[in-house]
Amino acid sequence: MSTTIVGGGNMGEALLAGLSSSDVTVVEQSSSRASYLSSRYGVPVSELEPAVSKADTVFLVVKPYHVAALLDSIAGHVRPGQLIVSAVGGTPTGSIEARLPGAPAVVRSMPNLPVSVGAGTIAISGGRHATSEDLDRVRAMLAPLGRVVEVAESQLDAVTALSGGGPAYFALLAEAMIDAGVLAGLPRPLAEELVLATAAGAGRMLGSPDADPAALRAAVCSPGGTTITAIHELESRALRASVMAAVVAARDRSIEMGR
Ligand SMILES: NC(=O)C1=CN([C@@H]2O[C@H](COP(=O)(O)OP(=O)(O)OC[C@H]3O[C@@H](n4cnc5c(N)ncnc54)[C@H](OP(=O)(O)O)[C@@H]3O)[C@@H](O)[C@H]2O)C=CC1
Ligand SMILES: O=C(O)[C@@H]1CCC=N1
Repeated sequence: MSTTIVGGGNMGEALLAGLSSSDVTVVEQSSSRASYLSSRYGVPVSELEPAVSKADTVFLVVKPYHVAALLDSIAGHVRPGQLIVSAVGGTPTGSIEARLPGAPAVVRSMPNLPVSVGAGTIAISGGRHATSEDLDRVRAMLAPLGRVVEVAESQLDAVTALSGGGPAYFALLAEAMIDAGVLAGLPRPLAEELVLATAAGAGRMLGSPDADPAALRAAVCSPGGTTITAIHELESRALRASVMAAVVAARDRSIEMGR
């Protein structure tokens, strides 16, 4: 089964890293970026039309404002039996189907960057013409990249806001904690080492099948101790309400982008 990834930016590269053992071709309009991907992953880089024509599965991984022009370019080269898997944010399957001929099998997906290390979260949803076999095919292809969940397309804007953008929120917290360590008097390299190792350790615990975030937090908070003092400061600055407002704003932005 051959796969073509169109768009070799941040997410295209992450998918490529995860899928690199398969038969993958990349299409990337920036020549310097294309050379980098080809030498880093040992994959062929091709022109758009032949790469789309020959592929069993075509991944669309361009920015939302590039997708209409891209679909118009490939419309004459897609064929029945091919699967079109979109990772394009805020772009409904209906608007992809409308720009392609026939009854294209379109699957909308929302991956996140940890797919590059096999620890991604990928939500998928089938369009009007995607069969359950098509979804099984996508699920099997993406399984090595992380956790794959099937959702209703109406849930994908919220999924985009939550797990699609999620790695950025954790990274922002890590950055803030490193600065906090510096403010508390630690040298920056030591603060970085401690924060990144703590994030990896907490991530492993939260990744276990019976993980319970509230129980982990409670287990760290000694009565009258240092951690509950820190948590009180965070809660008095409305950390939870801020996170909720941020995710809902991101969901609304995804909906707006799809209009
Ligand atoms: N980054 C992330 O964590 C996630 C991203 N996504 C989605 O993935 C998509 C891509 O995001 P991201 O990788 O961050 O964006 P990037 O801008 O990093 O990558 C997109 C790449 O596609 C190239 N490109 C644009 N049009 C074409 C074309 N017609 N043919 C070939 N290459 C093309 C761009 O070139 P140029 O720079 O010259 O325009 C760019 O290199 C977005 O729709 C985003 O919503 C989804 C989940 C998570
Ligand atoms: O920020 C974005 O629009 C994309 C979608 C999810 C992650 N990155």
